[in-house]
Amino acid sequence: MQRWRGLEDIPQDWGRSVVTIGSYDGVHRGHQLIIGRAVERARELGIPAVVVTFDPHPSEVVRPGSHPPLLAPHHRRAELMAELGVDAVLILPFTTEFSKLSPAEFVAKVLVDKLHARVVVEGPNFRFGHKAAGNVDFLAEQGETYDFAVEVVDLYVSGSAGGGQPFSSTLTRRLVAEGDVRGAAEILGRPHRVEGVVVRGAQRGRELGFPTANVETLPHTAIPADGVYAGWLYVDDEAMPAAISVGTNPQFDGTERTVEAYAIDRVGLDLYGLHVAVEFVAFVRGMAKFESLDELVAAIADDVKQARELVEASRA
Ligand SMILES: Cc1cc2nc3c(=O)[nH]c(=O)nc-3n(C[C@H](O)[C@H](O)[C@H](O)COP(=O)(O)O)c2cc1C
Ligand SMILES: Nc1ncnc2c1ncn2[C@@H]1O[C@H](COP(=O)(O)OP(=O)(O)O)[C@@H](O)[C@H]1O
Repeated sequence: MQRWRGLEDIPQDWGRSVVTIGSYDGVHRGHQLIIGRAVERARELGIPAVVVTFDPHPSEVVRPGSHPPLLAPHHRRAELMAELGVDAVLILPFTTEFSKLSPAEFVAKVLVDKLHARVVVEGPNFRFGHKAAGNVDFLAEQGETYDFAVEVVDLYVSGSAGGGQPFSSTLTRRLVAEGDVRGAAEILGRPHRVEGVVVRGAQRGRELGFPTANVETLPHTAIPADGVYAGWLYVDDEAMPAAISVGTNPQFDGTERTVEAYAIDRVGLDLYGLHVAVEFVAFVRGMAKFESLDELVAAIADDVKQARELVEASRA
């Protein structure tokens, strides 16, 4: 899959393509339907499928300080898109100047001049251009002028977690923030993941009998509510069942929020400095401050037992 950072990176001789545009944060099941349809059309036509996405998130430029917590960083989104069969991802730096392009200018500059769009696939609520003034009807009109077709993919309505609402990144962020990682996974089609480098902590975990890899998450990461979770610690391609703690370690009157994962029953790992990922499968309990250290250790031992079972059950 080709990765382009800005319009200048698109090869001069790029031919016609099937295009879909969006923030696509999380590449959730609704996104998968739209992107999947774009790939399918591209295969039918024998031309490449291109996803156009933005960095930073458009809302940060429109309302500074409003960057939403991200469900997936760009490189992860690109990975997920590659798995869906996308041929190229164009990440457009979303500058103030860029945000001022009218819908018609956006169409001419990006879709027509650069990507030679033949088909544009979008969800029904797609908005684009200055003040989000462009919608799929306007896009279809432009398609008549510039000779591209517009296909609108109806989004599935999600199950219990969505309460009948369409799949959405906003809803997924809310579920993550509430600690409902199962609900989030239902929309994402896989567990929510955070990633980063393993940094040094208070070196206390080993003394408690449960060393934890402290993951320094990337800025704007959507971090689940404070609590204990069952999930996975990924090191390279190895997935290790894990008991995960998110919070400030109230037992030790900590102030800094950390994401820490104990890889169950693994001894002698040395993870410092490695880039790892943590996936959240199920909520176990909230963060607590116990009467004694012994009680904390007993609680962690019980969490680990539950986490082992929950991860095992999620595999079945
Ligand atoms: C499964 C699990 C549950 C935990 N539960 C709590 C808790 O309820 N309260 C708390 O203050 N810390 C909790 N912790 C975090 C530990 O306090 C923390 O991992 C320990 O202090 C080690 O920190 P360090 O990695 O900085 O050395 C938990 C950790 C794990 C792995
Ligand atoms: N089973 C394990 N799960 C997680 N980390 C482990 C494990 N075994 C060894 N480690 C190593 O121990 C470190 C965590 O030990 P800990 O005492 O909690 O120190 P710190 O406070 O620096 O996180 C991890 O960063 C990792 O390198």
